[in-house]
Amino acid sequence: MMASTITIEPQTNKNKKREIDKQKDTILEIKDLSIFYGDNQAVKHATFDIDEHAITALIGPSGCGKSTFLRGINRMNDLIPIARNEGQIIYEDINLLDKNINTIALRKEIGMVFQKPNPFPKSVYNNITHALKFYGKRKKKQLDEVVEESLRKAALWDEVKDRLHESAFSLSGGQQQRLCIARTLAMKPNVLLLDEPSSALDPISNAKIEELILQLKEDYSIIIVTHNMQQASRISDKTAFFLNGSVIEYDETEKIFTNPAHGKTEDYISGRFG
Ligand SMILES: Nc1ncnc2c1ncn2[C@@H]1O[C@H](COP(=O)(O)OP(=O)(O)OP(=O)(O)O)[C@@H](O)[C@H]1O
Repeated sequence: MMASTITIEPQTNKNKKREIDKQKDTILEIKDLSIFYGDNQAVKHATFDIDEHAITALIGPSGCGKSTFLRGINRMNDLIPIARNEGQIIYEDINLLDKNINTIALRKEIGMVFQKPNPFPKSVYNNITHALKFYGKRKKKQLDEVVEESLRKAALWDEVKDRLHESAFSLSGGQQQRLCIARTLAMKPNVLLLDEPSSALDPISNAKIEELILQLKEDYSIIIVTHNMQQASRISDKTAFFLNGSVIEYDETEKIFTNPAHGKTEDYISGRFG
């Protein structure tokens, strides 16, 4: 395999850099981003900055390109043979769409959680440690610490601390989703991409996930796709409204939901279509 000419910075430098970055308010600069599946252009010339330590909601009707956009950020679309990108996504002075990027490092740094909880068919403990072992962390004490820390951050520790060696499938759907979030946090990401993370869950689990996302904002920059307008207005700081692949409006969430600039945004959030 050809060595990457562009890589994500190693963890050792990252914390120092993060301290400096705290003064900066943009984590990702999206510049004229287009994403195609064959001839179908699913994302059209998106250009906007995503804030650091904020929750950004992506809203819009089904098929308007929200998930494609989200998957573009950590290059998950690379796994789809007919998908291709144009434009730039700038993160820490690196264009994430550069073909030489180290996508494994990128996906550690920019983690993703999907709509349906997808734990590995392993114990709760091993769900967290699986990737860590792959990256060479093998000392039990070290692994124990990361398991506890990640589960605490995902607000799951108290519920599972006595069940660490039971199958992840023995957990409820909501617990499984928090386990998937814990698994992502164990990789020490900087950005979390959440694709409708609570839409498959019951209302109580949904509320817990929302509460958790709000807590996580302290330490991570979060981008969430949601169909739930109440959810977007409750938890997000900024909202991007997508329609037919274009970002029609991007602004403070309060502005989008109380005084949108575009009639289409108003029609969508008031339920007139979608
Ligand atoms: N794997 C794929 N292969 C080909 N086309 C795809 C693929 N995934 C999505 N598309 C197409 O890209 C467009 C945008 O789809 P996308 O899933 O990004 O929309 P979305 O806004 O996230 O929709 P939803 O809210 O229903 O999840 C659609 O036309 C869809 O058919």
